[in-house]
Parts: sequence; structure tokens; C-alpha cells
Amino acid sequence: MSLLQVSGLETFYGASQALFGVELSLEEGEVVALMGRNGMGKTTTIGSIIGILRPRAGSVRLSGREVAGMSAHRIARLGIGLVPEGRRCFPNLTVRENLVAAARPGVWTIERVNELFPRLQERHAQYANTLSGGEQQMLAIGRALMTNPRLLILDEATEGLAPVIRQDIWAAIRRLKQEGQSILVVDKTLAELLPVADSCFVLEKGKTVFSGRAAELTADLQDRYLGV
Ligand SMILES: Nc1ncnc2c1ncn2[C@@H]1O[C@H](COP(=O)(O)OP(=O)(O)OP(=O)(O)O)[C@@H](O)[C@H]1O
Repeated sequence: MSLLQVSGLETFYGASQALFGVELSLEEGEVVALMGRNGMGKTTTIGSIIGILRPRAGSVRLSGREVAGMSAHRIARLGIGLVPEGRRCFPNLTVRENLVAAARPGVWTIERVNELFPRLQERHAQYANTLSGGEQQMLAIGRALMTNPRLLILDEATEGLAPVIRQDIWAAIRRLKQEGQSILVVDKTLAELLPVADSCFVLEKGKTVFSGRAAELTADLQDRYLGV
């Protein structure tokens, strides 16, 4: 059984339909890439999976259990950890306090997050709002891991960051994959994303137009679906 199985997903903003039948699936331990040009429905798909948007049709199954229509809070408790676009941490808490506030029992502890991101350990007593953008992103990932999610979702986790920090974040993603963490990643940097992804799904105008192994997304297809 898939860890995540999304089918026939349709989501609206008021009267305006944004998703027209999105299909997506992710097996336990896989890294799956969700791609598409701007405005094609990636963030809406993620919002519909995690329950901040209520799909009008379709299903979202987490290990076979239907979660579409449940509250975001309940879905989070069932094991989905999100690193949202624009990395939201508590600005007036320290790095350590931010991590503690997110903690739920499991293999992820502050020690393990510190080992994954040594920069965070060095700044454990610093307020989150004094961190650089890249450090805040690491903290956002650390917070999501502290909830010990069965599925980690990263929405544009490397966008707008300095190249050296992006490399640190990709290295962390590769390490998480090695450790068996299931991850759904939205990112525009194909050169980094495709090598780490097991499979990928491409959206166009709110529909899944490609699904397959990352290696099957040839240069031609990349150009057709993702080129500008
Ligand atoms: N709050 C909103 N109200 C109305 N329409 C919205 C809203 N958010 C997104 N949309 C529309 O839904 C469609 C899908 O947008 P979405 O943000 O999911 O795309 P995306 O693939 O994540 O794009 P990007 O890469 O730019 O983040 C777009 O047509 C967008 O204009």
C-alpha cells in the first residue's frame, strides 16, 4: 500500500477551479518530486493534501486511510510534516525553543537535528528572527522533523537561498533519503532534484500530465512541461 495516494483531486478557490484531477503517489521511503511551471497547482495540491484547503472531489489516502476533508491539525497528527514556502518559525523563540515546541515522540531529537544541521547547533540560543534566510530554512526543516513525520513535505525549500546554503539543504535531503525518510519535494532546481528523486509528477493547469521514474523525464519532456 502506498504511503500517500492522491487521486482525482479537484480544488477550488471560491468559484475558480485550480485543480482538475491531480494524481500522485508516493511509496514508503521514496523521494517524490512534484513539478510544474508557476501557477500550475503545486502549492494548491500540497494545501489539499495537508488539509489547509478542502478538496471538492477526489481522495487523499495516507497508508490507505482517507484524510481528505479532515482538519489540517488532524492530518499533521497522522504524520505529515510540512516545510512551508517562506519558512515559518516562531521569530521570538530561540532555535532550541523552536525545535522543542515542535517535538513529538520518535527517532528525531534535537541532537539528531543538530547533527544534520551543525549551523543550527552553533546558533541554538539565538532568536529565530536573527538567523539568515538559509538558517531559518534549516530550522523550518528541523521543526518539521521534530514532529517525526511519516511524510515530510518540502515546498520550495531552496528558493531564494545562497548557493552554498542550497547545497547544504540538498545534502540534508540526500541524507534523509538514505535514512529512509519519505519526502515529497516541490522545487524548481531540476539539476538537484532529479538525481535525488525516485519518481516525479508534473502538473500542468491543475492536472497531472506526467508521472514516472525521474530518469524517464527526458530533456524533451522537461522542455515541454517545465521550460519557459
Ligand atoms: N488564494 C488563491 N485564490 C485564488 N486563486 C488562487 C489562490 N492561490 C492560487 N490560486 C490559483 O490557483 C492556480 C494554482 O496556483 P498554485 O499556487 O497552486 O501554483 P504553483 O504551481 O504552486 O505555482 P508557483 O510555482 O508559482 O508557486 C493558479 O491559477 C493560481 O492563480
